[in-house]
Amino acid sequence: MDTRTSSLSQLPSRVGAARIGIGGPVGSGKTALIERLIPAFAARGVSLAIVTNDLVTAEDAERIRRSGLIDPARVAAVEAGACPHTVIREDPTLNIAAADDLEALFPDVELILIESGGDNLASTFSLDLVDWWMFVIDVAGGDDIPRKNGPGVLKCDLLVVNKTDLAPYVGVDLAAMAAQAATARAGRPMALTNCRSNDGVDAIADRIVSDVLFR
Ligand SMILES: Nc1nc2c(ncn2[C@@H]2O[C@H](COP(=O)(O)OP(=O)(O)OP(=O)(O)O)[C@@H](O)[C@H]2O)c(=O)[nH]1
Repeated sequence: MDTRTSSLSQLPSRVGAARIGIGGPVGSGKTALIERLIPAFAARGVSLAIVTNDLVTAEDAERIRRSGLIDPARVAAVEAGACPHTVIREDPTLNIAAADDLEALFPDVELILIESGGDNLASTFSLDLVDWWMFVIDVAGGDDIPRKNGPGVLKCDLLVVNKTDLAPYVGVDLAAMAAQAATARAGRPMALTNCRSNDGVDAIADRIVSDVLFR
């Protein structure tokens, strides 16, 4: 298991597009967040490509290709075949190859988003694959998730708590959930999002542009 922390000072010497991981439990809104981030990065002049991971289909990639938000050729699909975290942590070769291929096809690409298949709270990304990664959980998954101290929640560079619009319907005190997440992460960055209304998405794009692309 890769236990390194993702301090930008420890980045590998690979030249090319920055690679960003997006992990999190099944259905937390990883693809929805990507669909919101695509126009946000376009508005910031960032040249983007995307790699998706699904178990045995290319469903997420097809959804993004059909969205009309991005040139479909800039979206690659990796079929993990089995445990999703195997291909983002233990052996990320397939994902590295997919990202390399996109960079070769589109030499102007500055940023590659790599979406993991839905996984459990223990999933983390190898820093051989990504330079920086987000972990997306959602309000409807339960306000106790931050308290469970899963490695995904603790180790990511940015914790995203999505579906804030659902808090009143699932009996979640959003302020308390956010406070517990901040405590679990010892104050490291966190974002609250509603991908239905786009709330919180621009702040994530701004953070990535400044913290990862150094612009
Ligand atoms: N109400 C609400 N629904 C959301 C939000 N974000 C995503 N959803 C819905 O949640 C469901 C799952 O979203 P996805 O983007 O497919 O989630 P995912 O994490 O990519 O799912 P997997 O790839 O299957 O793990 C969809 O029905 C989305 O429309 C949000 O902020 N609010």
